[in-house]
Amino acid sequence: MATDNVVWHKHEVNKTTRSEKLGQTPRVFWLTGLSGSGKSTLANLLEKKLHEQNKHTYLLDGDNVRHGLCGDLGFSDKDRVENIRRISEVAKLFVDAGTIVLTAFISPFKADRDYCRSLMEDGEFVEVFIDTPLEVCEKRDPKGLYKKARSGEIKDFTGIDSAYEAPEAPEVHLTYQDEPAEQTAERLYALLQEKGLV
Ligand SMILES: Nc1ncnc2c1ncn2[C@@H]1O[C@H](COP(=O)(O)OS(=O)(=O)O)[C@@H](OP(=O)(O)O)[C@H]1O
Ligand SMILES: Nc1ncnc2c1ncn2[C@@H]1O[C@H](COP(=O)(O)OP(=O)(O)O)[C@@H](O)[C@H]1O
Repeated sequence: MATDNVVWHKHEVNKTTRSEKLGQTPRVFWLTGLSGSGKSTLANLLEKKLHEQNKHTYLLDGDNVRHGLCGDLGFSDKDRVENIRRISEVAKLFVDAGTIVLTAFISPFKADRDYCRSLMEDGEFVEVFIDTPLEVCEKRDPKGLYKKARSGEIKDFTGIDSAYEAPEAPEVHLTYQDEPAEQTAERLYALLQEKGLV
């Protein structure tokens, strides 16, 4: 194995001391849902709200990460698995740094979301299902990608010719309502508050 001769170092400054200094409980709010479901928009609004409360946050966003860390990956099942594996490892590092992490990736496969959960301590991984129906996402089509997927210009598009495995027991299930994004963000915040997560 690649790690056979690599020894893990335990440092004195650690997650507990860093979190205490920051005055917060580090977690990952893992937003999952179809393209156009509202992940980026809602993660951005939630981060703004937490930031205003002097929380130390970091938003990992699909489109941005795919320009850098995962710039070599496409949208085959194998590449999506690797995409989420890398992001999960990065999220774990941020949590170790004491940060509240928000992620906005389609993350279509249950096993990959569960992998991220398995890297975290109990309660640190908060799965948030942005449950916006495909018809609504397709109507929104903010980047014109559904149109391209329907015409065959893009292959392996989630919800069209690539699978999306909906979460079975997410910590937060945000159902769709026809309302402005700000209102949905308020509903999301209230659900997190109810569970004592913010
Ligand atoms: N084939 C295909 N399927 C789905 N999405 C596609 C595809 N090609 C490009 N895009 C754009 O890439 C964004 C999804 O990237 P993710 O890293 O979140 O995807 S995944 O979690 O690895 O499945 C996604 O962003 P969001 O719309 O913000 O979800 C799209 O803009
Ligand atoms: N209630 C809502 N919640 C989130 N986004 C909404 C809502 N209503 C309309 N939208 C619009 O839908 C689009 C969602 O796109 P985006 O946030 O990029 O989704 P994703 O990151 O899941 O692909 C944006 O253009 C946003 O303004």
